[in-house]
Amino acid sequence: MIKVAVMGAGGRMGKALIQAINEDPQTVLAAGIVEPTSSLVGVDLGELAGVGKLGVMASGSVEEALEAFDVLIDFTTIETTLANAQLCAANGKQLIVGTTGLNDEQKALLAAAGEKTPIVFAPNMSVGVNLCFKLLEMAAAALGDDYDVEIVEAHHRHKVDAPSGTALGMGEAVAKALGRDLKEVAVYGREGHTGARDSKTIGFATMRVGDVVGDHTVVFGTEGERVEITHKASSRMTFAKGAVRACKWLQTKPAGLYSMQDVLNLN
Ligand SMILES: NC(=O)C1=CN([C@@H]2O[C@H](COP(=O)(O)OP(=O)(O)OC[C@H]3O[C@@H](n4cnc5c(N)ncnc54)[C@H](OP(=O)(O)O)[C@@H]3O)[C@@H](O)[C@H]2O)C=CC1
Ligand SMILES: O=C(O)C1=N[C@H](C(=O)O)C[C@H](O)C1
Repeated sequence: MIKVAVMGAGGRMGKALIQAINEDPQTVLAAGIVEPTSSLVGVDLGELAGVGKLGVMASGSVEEALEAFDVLIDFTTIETTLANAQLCAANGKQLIVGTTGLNDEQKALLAAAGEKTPIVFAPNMSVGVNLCFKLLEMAAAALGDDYDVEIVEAHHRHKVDAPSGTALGMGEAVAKALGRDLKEVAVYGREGHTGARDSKTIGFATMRVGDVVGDHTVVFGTEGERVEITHKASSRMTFAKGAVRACKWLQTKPAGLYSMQDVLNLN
């Protein structure tokens, strides 16, 4: 059995992860960490996640839980994730990171930790989105420069980063297939007298509304037609199950920074 700990156990993804770990016959919930000042410290993690008592209580410190787990799953905040990457690297623990919004410097810190311990890092752990990344590469390569590219995403009202990590990943996949650098061609929203569209740009539009779990559409448009590739998540269990799949895949891997494309053999 793979002993798995969940960082941010009281969060939206934390609860889904507890459920997914509990449902998988190859994984066991070894620990769940909440903020040290949280009223959830000492609460049964199964009850917290709505799956009934599991007999594992929420801990206020990842250091305290260190001996209990083989792999830590972290869907939290950038600061917490980077601190955990260092901790896992120093203590030989495997790490799955779903946290989004990291800049290049922060990604480099994760890569440095990946030199010491196996890490899977992906902005979206659902199989469907990772298949879309592949479809997008094919579509961009086939359609080429004649088609404008726009990316639209919608998420729940609590989301703190924009555009989503997934939308940025989709933009990167398309830009790479078209031989462009996303940093040079990305346009994040439009307002006022913008002038006509620059054909090389990749536009992003973001919606934050209600309880949307995660919708992404990439539109390729030219005179006479549009091609749209859409993914809609209706439950966080799709991300949580992907993270558990990554845990199992990572067991036989040496130190390195891996993606969900690696896990799903889509590379
Ligand atoms: N890769 C993927 O497939 C997916 C990625 N995500 C990403 O995952 C991240 C989390 O999303 P979501 O679950 O919706 O966010 P939530 O805010 O619901 O959950 C984050 C949790 O982390 C906790 N937390 C943060 N720092 C610490 C710490 N130092 N110690 C203990 N607990 C801590 C927070 O506790 P508190 O509130 O008490 O501070 C909170 O409960 C986001 O970056 C999101 O974009 C989301 C879904 C899928
Ligand atoms: O914050 C979320 O909820 C999600 N975040 C990820 C992202 O930023 O792409 C993945 C998913 O869409 C849900």
